[in-house]
Amino acid sequence: MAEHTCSHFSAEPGSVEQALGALLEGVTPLAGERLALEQAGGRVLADAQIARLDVPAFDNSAMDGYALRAADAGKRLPVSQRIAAGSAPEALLPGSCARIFTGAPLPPGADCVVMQERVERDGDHAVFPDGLSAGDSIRRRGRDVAYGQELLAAGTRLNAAALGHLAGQGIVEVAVRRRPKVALLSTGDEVIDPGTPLGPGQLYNSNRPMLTRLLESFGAEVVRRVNVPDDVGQTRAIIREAAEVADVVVSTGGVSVGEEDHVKNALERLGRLDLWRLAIRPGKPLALGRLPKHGGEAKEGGEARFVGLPGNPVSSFVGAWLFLRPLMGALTGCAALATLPAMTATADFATRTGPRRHYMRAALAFTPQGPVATAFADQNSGVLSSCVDADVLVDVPPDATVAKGDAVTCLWLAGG
Ligand SMILES: Nc1nc2c(c(=O)[nH]1)N[C@H]1C(S)=C(S)[C@@H](COP(=O)(O)OP(=O)(O)OC[C@H]3O[C@@H](n4cnc5c(N)ncnc54)[C@H](O)[C@@H]3O)O[C@H]1N2
Ligand code: MOO
Repeated sequence: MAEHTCSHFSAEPGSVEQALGALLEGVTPLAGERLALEQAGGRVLADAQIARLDVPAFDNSAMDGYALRAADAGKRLPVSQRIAAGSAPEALLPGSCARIFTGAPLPPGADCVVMQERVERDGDHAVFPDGLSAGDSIRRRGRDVAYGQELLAAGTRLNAAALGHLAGQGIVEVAVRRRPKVALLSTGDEVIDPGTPLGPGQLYNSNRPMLTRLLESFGAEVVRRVNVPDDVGQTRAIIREAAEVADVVVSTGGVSVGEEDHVKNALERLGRLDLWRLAIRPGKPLALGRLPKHGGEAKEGGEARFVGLPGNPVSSFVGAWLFLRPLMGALTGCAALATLPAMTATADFATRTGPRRHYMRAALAFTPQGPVATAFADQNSGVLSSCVDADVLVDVPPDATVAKGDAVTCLWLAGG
């Protein structure tokens, strides 16, 4: 019987939790780099951002109308000044009002604004309705952001609103995590690139564009794409070289038990196999490990992580969501990528699982009775059409029975 010295390695298929433990163990966020705000969309903040300004920076009008004292409600008042946005007002003369526009600073002395539709203008005067309160239609200084508060936490992924929030502070440059560099290796003599006519037994590479897109959406940069022939020496050489230029080496195929499955063997020879085979469907033969770096561009950490996804496109797709997403989260310090958002839905299908936890691809419908998950009829790991319209993975435990109408846990495939 074969003996394995690595403590993480077990002859029995592992759990997702064990795999994540092995994969993320010792992973620390990559170095930061400074980027202009225009280039920083989708990137992860390396440091917390502290507000250097109140926003708004001054009390201002929320309406086009008139500024006055609420105590003068119901009166006819002279219009003593006109305040446009971007101008500096004078103090409001007692017993008068000021013409004011949205965003313009409130004059000292005024305590409310009335929108012009509620005001009757009479030459140089304006007639106000009753029942005004101090604070009406005023946007107070610091209502959105107060000076000194944490504006955005380290690890925030910069979405559109976060970029606007930073710009609102006058920030032009931020420190963000470097994007994890990924080498994407496609194994299998039968797998060819689109653009070449198909020969007998061949198929086009579906995994490469799919995984490139997923990896990019998880914040990574795919720096190398290589076809790996079913040859032990070339598999080893290509993996070894990939580890020099990448933080993460991802392969597809060649991790099962056939004679042409060289990936696991190469990993054992070149580095360390942390875990092989998981009790999940799809994705059983997944292999995780580490590869030493001997030199080259990306030496951070001294080793590259290795994720060997099964070749079946559905297995690759599910493996990417379950493992590559949290790995990119750990490498960029982005906690939001660590777990898939989970929700409960009503199953519109029935199933029974065996010893493997089943991640079923399903579409989610929002009904007045709550969300309903409809699993695609053919859940085979070669049937990629089951992923195209999938909103969620239904997480069905091993040895379970699901009947139509049961509550099931769904993992949301957000932003893929
Ligand atoms: N005797 C056993 N055979 C298999 C087992 C097993 O336990 N015992 N497990 C099966 C399961 S489950 C899976 S999943 C597959 C995964 O095997 P590999 O990761 O070694 O993948 P390959 O054999 O290389 O390819 C599987 C399948 O996917 C196609 N493929 C590969 N790469 C691509 C690509 N880039 N784009 C599109 N399609 C791709 C390939 O042609 C094969 O059809 O093993 C089972 N076998
Ligand atoms: O584990 Mo495989 O991915 O079921 O087909």
